[in-house]
Amino acid sequence: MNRLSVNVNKIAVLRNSRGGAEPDVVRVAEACLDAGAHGITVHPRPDGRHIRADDVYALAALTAARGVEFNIEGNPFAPPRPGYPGLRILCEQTRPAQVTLVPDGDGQLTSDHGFDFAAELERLRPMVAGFTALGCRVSLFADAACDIGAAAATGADRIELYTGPWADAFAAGTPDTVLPAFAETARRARAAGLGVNAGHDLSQRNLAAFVAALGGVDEVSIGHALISEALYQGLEVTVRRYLAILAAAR
Ligand SMILES: CC(=O)[C@@H](O)[C@H](O)COP(=O)(O)O
Ligand SMILES: NCC(=O)COP(=O)(O)O
Repeated sequence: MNRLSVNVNKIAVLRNSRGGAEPDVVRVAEACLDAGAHGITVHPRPDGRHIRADDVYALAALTAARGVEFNIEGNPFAPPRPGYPGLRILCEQTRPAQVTLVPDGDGQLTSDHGFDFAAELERLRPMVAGFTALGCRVSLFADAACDIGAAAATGADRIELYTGPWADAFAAGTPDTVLPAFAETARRARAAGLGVNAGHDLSQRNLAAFVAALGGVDEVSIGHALISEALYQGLEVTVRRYLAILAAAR
């Protein structure tokens, strides 16, 4: 419970800004794992703005060698294009422990909503089955107000609660406007046999209250805030602080 998967997208953003090899996403991932992180997450975007296919292959090799989980996120319906083979092919090539399906579009700055499970059920069901057949645990990006019955009917193993609205409410000093809905959705998900992950804009400030209100989660994936905080605190110290928060929120 309460496992930490570090999203290293932001390291690739910095690297790509100069076109060279630094900072090295594999070296950063190694440092996170050395500090105790339970896994590594990437969300390669079809436009190649940060993580690229070669990063996915290198991180798959690293996580396999270290015996930790690799989580690849993405839109399973986004077509391949030069430099991006598509989520399905990436998973066939690397067999991550977990694939997280996210309904994001090219024009989005970042992920900002979960699936409409009832509307997407017939499209998702065979997609989920295909990833399951590859040996991947399948998690689906979900809003707090999602239809858990339809989510479970897709055959997925977990949902990942989209925590952007939680981060916004926490920052605004109005956490109670959204927290009960997240907690209730997590409760219903577990009752339906789904595991519960969480991610997006989680930070050292807002993480503990969220996890405690849900009675724990299976995994959080954290990138933007963790990498930002690491600029002040150092990467290994930052990862350890997240692990301490998660351990205390058990
Ligand atoms: C699904 C999710 O919330 C994260 O993967 C987030 O979208 C990170 O992606 P970016 O780093 O591209 O913003
Ligand atoms: N699934 C969420 C994730 O991987 C990281 O999101 P963020 O912390 O970069 O917002």
